Amino acid sequence: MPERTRAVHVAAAVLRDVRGRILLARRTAGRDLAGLWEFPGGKVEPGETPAQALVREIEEELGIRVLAAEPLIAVPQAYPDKRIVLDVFEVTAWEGQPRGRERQALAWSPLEQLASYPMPPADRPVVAALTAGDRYLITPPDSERAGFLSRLDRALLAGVRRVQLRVPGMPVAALRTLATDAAIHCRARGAELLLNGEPELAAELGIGVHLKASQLMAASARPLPAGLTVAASCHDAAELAQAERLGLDFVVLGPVRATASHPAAKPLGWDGFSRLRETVSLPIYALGGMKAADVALARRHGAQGVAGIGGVWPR
Ligand SMILES: Nc1nc2c([nH]c(=O)n2[C@H]2C[C@H](O)[C@@H](COP(=O)(O)OP(=O)(O)OP(=O)(O)O)O2)c(=O)[nH]1
Ligand SMILES: [Mg+2]
Repeated sequence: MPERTRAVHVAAAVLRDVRGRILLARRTAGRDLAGLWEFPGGKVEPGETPAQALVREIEEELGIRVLAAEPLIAVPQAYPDKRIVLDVFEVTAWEGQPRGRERQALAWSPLEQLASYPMPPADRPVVAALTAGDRYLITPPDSERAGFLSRLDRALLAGVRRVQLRVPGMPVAALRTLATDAAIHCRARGAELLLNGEPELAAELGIGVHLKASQLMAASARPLPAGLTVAASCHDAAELAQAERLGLDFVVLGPVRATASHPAAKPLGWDGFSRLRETVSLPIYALGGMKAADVALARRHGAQGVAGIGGVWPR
């Protein structure tokens, strides 16, 4: 494999006004990615930490003083001419009134309109981190129906916003009943339900579908109309590329760690995860030996969060 060039580290800020709107800046003409909207920020200089670069860049570009910030997500992204890590911080306190000091246009976007601004590829996972769930729950294969729904409620109360119903071998009539019940519970908590491997049943029920890798590779288009979520399981660059080509909403990628359920699969490790992450701009959940407590670690490698069967469910 050719040696990879060093990634340019970029620090960028999520700034919210009192109405919860987020500040975007438009990249000026004559630079790379000109005309696209971005989170204000810029390159980390030698000898600086990303947090120091954030304070300097935000002062230079917006004339405000960052007083406190927390890491949100760091997205490794390969562009045709370079590799970057877009290291995004939530600014929780600042002084001053933002203005475009470099003649760049500014816009305050409500959260639900963020995705409609044309942005560079590295920003899609950032927008997803701001707007969608950090845990993707996959149901255990042996879920007992009654116990399952109350466990699902506990997970939803714990803040889970995405659930994949996966019950291998369940007859379609029983699956239809279970999926209907689960969809009602999810909807009541503002969460979304995806059905593993059954696009026709998902379409009939008006819920999302989660494609197996083999289904993803066999597909020539999104199997559900726009408005219904389509996700897939990926293990390598070819599957990720296919998911991006088909315009999927998000994917899971793994195994990041070795798991008892798939002992033969070679773990990617976080380094392997990051290297694959940078080849596409899809939101990606890390899978394989993940616990809910791994969300922050996953986000440091550009993941939307963690997916899992065992460790991700609340006890
Ligand atoms: N600030 C920022 N940069 C982004 C985002 N998304 C994204 O791909 N980038 C890319 C664009 C650039 O290639 C790189 C940031 O470099 P930059 O050109 O803004 O750097 P800078 O502010 O230090 O300014 P300069 O080098 O042009 O003087 O990261 C984003 O949301 N915010
Ligand atoms: Mg900049």
